[in-house]
Amino acid sequence: MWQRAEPTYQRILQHPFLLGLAEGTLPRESFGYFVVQDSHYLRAYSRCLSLLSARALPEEPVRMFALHAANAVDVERELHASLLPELGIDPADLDRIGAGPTTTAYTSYLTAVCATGSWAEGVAAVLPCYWVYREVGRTLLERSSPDPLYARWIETYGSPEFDAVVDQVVAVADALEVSAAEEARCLEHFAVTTRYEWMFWDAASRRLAWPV
Ligand SMILES: Cc1ncc(CO)c(N)n1
Repeated sequence: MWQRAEPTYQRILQHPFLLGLAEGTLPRESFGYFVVQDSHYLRAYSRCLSLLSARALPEEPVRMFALHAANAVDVERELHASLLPELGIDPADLDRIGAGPTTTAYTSYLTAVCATGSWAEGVAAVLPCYWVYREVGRTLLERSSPDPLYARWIETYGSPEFDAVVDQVVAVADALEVSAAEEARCLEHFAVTTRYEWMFWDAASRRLAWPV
């Protein structure tokens, strides 16, 4: 899976949003757009993880995805409750601002696969959310950022705690037993959501709005 996503991942690391985050040159307005959109994203993401929890059979993935769903809600509350005011954004304005086009597309795709795909397909679709952020966190942590606000964000995803969380999900993905046809669908979902991760940063870079 990772091999197939590698070219997209390289493009992610070279994206001006992440280069600017590490250099401290990213405009605060772009980061603010990202944090607002990520709030909307995490709301949908936690519900996707709850779906995967409910649809799992063995105890361990039921427990793991339920925990991760709760964690995503906590991250949304904590990270964003502290970051948003520092970016001059009132958390009460989140609903008024709403989810942008890329956020809507990405979360709709995730929700559709987690609700109507096979369980393995759902796991494959959410995996890049974990994996890409871990790799980005790790890579950016090597340099961190001269901007303390950006450095704080980098630390969240470069942390050993997040690393351990991602290892658990990769282990679940490795243990999946699927037919060749289902595996092809899993690979496709993984490629699509990795691409959406690139698009999510790109949308923030350009502060993408609905065209009409
Ligand atoms: C868009 C996006 N993908 C992945 C993560 C990691 O949970 C996040 N916070 N936001």
